[in-house]
Amino acid sequence: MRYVSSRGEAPVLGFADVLLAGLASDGGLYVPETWPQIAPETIASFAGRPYAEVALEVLKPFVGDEIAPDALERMVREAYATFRHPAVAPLVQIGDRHFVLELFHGPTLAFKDVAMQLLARLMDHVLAQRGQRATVVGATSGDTGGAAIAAFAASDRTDMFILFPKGRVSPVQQRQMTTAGSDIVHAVAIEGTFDDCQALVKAMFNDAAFRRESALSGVNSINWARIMAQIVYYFTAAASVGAPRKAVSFTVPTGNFGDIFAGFAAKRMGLPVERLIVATNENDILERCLRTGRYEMEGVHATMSPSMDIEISSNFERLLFEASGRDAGVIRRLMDQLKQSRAFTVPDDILSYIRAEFDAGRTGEGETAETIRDQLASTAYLLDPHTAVAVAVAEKRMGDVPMISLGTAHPAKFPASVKAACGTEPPLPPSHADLMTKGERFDVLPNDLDALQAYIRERSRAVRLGAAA
Ligand SMILES: Cc1ncc(COP(=O)(O)O)c(C=O)c1O
Ligand SMILES: N[C@@H](CCOP(=O)(O)O)C(=O)O
Repeated sequence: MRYVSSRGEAPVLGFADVLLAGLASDGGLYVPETWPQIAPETIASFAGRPYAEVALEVLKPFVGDEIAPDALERMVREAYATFRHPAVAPLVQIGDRHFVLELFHGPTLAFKDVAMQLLARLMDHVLAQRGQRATVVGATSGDTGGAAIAAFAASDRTDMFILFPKGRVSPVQQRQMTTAGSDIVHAVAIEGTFDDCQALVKAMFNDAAFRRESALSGVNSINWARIMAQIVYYFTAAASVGAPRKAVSFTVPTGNFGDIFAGFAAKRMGLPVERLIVATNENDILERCLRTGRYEMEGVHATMSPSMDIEISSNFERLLFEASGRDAGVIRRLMDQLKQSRAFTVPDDILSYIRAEFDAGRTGEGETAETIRDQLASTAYLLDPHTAVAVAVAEKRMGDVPMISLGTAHPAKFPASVKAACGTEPPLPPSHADLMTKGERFDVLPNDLDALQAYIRERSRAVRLGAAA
């Protein structure tokens, strides 16, 4: 499989290079040259099969022959053996035709573990094969950071720098990043928002000299391998409620658009998905864009679902690329406009394509809290605030087919908001027993590229020792 950039001016790469590249050198995002197809009988066979087996089947065409089949199989099995639930991503029925896909049974209690546990193994494998090391960077609104730190903890090929918005993540999320106690992991609180953190990461990738000097790699969903791993659970979930005989709809709590883009990819690969529904909190730029055709930044609000407090939704670029018939010129123009004027208008033909595939809804803070309260009262099921956003939006869009809302985090990551909503404080699982008492270590930096690059230069072994091991 070869991968092309959404901005059309970066080299076409194979899987291993895309994995290490993160962002394309033209600032675009890599997508597969073609969408592999999964036959209906294969989809039917996924029902009830072990998650790792299905993952192998779905991932193989994306990886191609760049990683030996036995090595890929070992990494996939190891990655999903870290999950506490034997099904890895179980479905729980919460209504007549409404299910929650629980994606939070991994080491850091959020859906990011599903992809990150595999990504870390794949990166280490490729770096070892090439005799290289890398400086791995990531921006987080709370969950990507903890998941990345847990997944890369044992890596001896990488140094990791995770940027989080100071004071805008939950205490559990922060401690998952700041208590790793590892010299190769650097948690950095940036004086700014998640969008500022993400902009810093992209600016480092767009600085060719720094990128080369530090052998930069990325763990955000700008990295194709993240999306690739997230495609798998759309297949397992749909197959367990009757696909491909029956179609299914998904509602996805959305911020950076990576998770829902993985659902779109599953559909392009042959999964019968009726609707993909974007659910946003008060940071509703995507809902407004689908309704009005205008992508317009207004400033980020802090909400009880902080991981979705995002305005620059990176993977929307991948969707625009697909919806434009892969017209990289259009994408370059729209992304330039966004940079210049913090807004762009989606051309009519692209908007029609998107509206044919996606719906969108938003929930305010009151409605999110009410959804947590009502769900607990009616079914004794406790939602985290992100999942509650999806459930609230989904409930208004139930059709004839099963609706699967993605459960992206464990409620115990947000105990204060959940308790305020319903009076019940969810306890952390035993794996996290000492999290709130461990010593924290992190640095605070201004929202400033030079300061950040100086910080990384000083601490990254890839810079100090050279990228080649
Ligand atoms: C708990 C949770 N839910 C939903 C989202 C939104 O997912 P995405 O950014 O892939 O749209 C995030 C962050 O990415 C998250 O951490
Ligand atoms: N919500 C995310 C933001 C980053 O998203 P990613 O999927 O692009 O890594 C987080 O929790 O960090």
